[in-house]
Amino acid sequence: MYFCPHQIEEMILSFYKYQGTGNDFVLVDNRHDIFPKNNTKLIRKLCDRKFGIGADGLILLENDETYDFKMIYYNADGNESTMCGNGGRCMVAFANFLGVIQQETTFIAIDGTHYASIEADVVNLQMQDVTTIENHDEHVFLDTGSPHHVTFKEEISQFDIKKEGAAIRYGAPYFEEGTNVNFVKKLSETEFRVRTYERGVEDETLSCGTGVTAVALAMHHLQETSANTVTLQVEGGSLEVSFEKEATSYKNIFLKGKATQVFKGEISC
Ligand SMILES: N[C@H](CCC[C@H](N)C(=O)O)C(=O)O
Repeated sequence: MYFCPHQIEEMILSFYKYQGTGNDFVLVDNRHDIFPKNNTKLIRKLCDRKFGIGADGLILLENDETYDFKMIYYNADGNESTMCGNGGRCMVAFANFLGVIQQETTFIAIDGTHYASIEADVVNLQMQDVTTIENHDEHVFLDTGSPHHVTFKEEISQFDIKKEGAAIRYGAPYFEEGTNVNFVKKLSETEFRVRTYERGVEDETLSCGTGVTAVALAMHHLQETSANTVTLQVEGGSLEVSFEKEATSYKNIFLKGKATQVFKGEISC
């Protein structure tokens, strides 16, 4: 990022566009810490698919005194939010591209530290342990770094996900703080199809990393699978989630899938 000398009020932002199974992000190397983090309006504009670059979110890569790097995630609405699993995978690929890391890393995000490894364009990201899964009549609720409501949907190809997702996201007990909403259809003992309405995007995304992680754990919790590695088919591809059950907790949870650089760009803002 640099300022045009003759127009000090204008800023030229260099960015990279990445996507992980269709969940797409603007990534910024902010190791010099000059990105205007409090400018919600700017972040929202950069994520706007008509007036900006277009993305589900914007992610800053920053230096950290202890870990290889720090990740700061903003939803497309411009507000900083909770952990983004696909964004974390894209950040690992970005850090490798920049030479900040080689094939393995431990970085820090809003929900704590994450170990990850990268081989070619496939990133395997460790997620936080999950100790609580709430059982409800028609859904389960759990937090995999972001909050997730998980419910079955038999007609998963033919329903108004934006309408149904928003009604759950803004309804009781979530209200303004909200939740992400995942609709699931079982395909086999080890494979599930997932469509997600994402908080802060306020629409369906082609994939949600913390969402498919929540679905995988929920399916094991509900005894829909006895496997410890499951495949999640999402609109933007497929992801693999593996985990271990220890007493009532889920540990060693990994989210694995491709993370790809789409283009590099500059934008005046
Ligand atoms: N929209 C989510 C954060 C991003 C989650 C999603 N993009 C992922 O890959 O986990 C929230 O505000 O809870």
